[in-house]
Amino acid sequence: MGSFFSKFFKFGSRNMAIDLGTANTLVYVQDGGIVLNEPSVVAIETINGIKRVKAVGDDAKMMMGKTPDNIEAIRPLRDGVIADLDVAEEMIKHFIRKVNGKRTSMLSPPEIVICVPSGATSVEKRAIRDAASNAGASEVFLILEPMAAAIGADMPVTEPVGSMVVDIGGGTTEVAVLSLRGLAYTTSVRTGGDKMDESIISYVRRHHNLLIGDATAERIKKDYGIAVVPADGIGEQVTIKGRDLVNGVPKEITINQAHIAEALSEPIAAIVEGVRIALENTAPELAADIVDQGIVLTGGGALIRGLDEHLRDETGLPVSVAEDPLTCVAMGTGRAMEDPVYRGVLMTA
Ligand SMILES: Nc1ncnc2c1ncn2[C@@H]1O[C@H](COP(=O)(O)OP(=O)(O)OP(=O)(O)O)[C@@H](O)[C@H]1O
Repeated sequence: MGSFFSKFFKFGSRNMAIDLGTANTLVYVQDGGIVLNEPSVVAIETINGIKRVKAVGDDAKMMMGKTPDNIEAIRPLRDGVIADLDVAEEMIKHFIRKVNGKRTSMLSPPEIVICVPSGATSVEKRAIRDAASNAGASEVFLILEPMAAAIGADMPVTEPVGSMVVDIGGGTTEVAVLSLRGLAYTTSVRTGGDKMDESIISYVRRHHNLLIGDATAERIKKDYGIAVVPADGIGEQVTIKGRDLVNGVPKEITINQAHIAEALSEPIAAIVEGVRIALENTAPELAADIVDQGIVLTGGGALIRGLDEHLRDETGLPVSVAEDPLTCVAMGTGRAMEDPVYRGVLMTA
């Protein structure tokens, strides 16, 4: 096939919606749903001073913390915004190519809808737009992340009814009150899954002189993470392996879920505080709606055990976890792209 066909027989490529997350990137294609879900990680190899992409996504995440000196595993997004634009662009390009497969050179460029944190500055929004354009989009639309999360969680965002979404991602927690296709109030807390991992790392260092890596901390959080001390005061036992800080040798310790609740207490308190501030700043009519509608939790952090109950106790409001919290933003971004009912929520700048 080659260049003749690619030049004269361009097929329309399917438009894409991208949830460019701090922790994971998901791609939703028009009429096809979510077709890619990989960690937002790029491994860069340096040979004779020249840098090149060695691996992206799943392959790159497996290398994190285990790379030789000349390979660096980078997360191009930090705190929900692009920290390394060039690497982010390479990552988006790679994922678009992966979705289009071998047909990439024969396809006309897609339109891309990409979500941005509600707290992103205009410079950050432009950086995200540019990364998507340079990665091959014909046109780029933006959608605010809490709006996408709420659409993905089937919340009544187009109606004159106030509802609250709390999207707990890797880098940020976005708290928003939505009504009539708009964000009536929004606040972004720079606390999410990453801070929870850091808290577990510092807890075991402080209490057990044990150094553990990010991947180990994340695994402990996913398998045993809990928002409040378990009813029996102990919960499950957790075995953790790492390096002893005193004598430098590998070591194994055992803690329990109550200790993990203690380790996570600070980031969880920051999330509760963000919700409290949002509630205090919500107009009375919308606040009255939230009493009926309740609060919906989305994002990977919503999967911490007991977080919904803890928020219910702290706010006195009904709190529920979305059906599939990890895919809500991608699903909502995709629906906003496909369904004209949501067109008003897309932005061009
Ligand atoms: N079962 C689980 N329990 C606790 N945390 C989890 C679980 N599964 C995933 N996570 C955490 O959720 C976070 C990723 O969530 P998500 O994919 O919603 O974030 P993101 O969209 O990439 O980040 P951001 O919204 O900040 O850009 C990670 O910190 C991950 O460790």
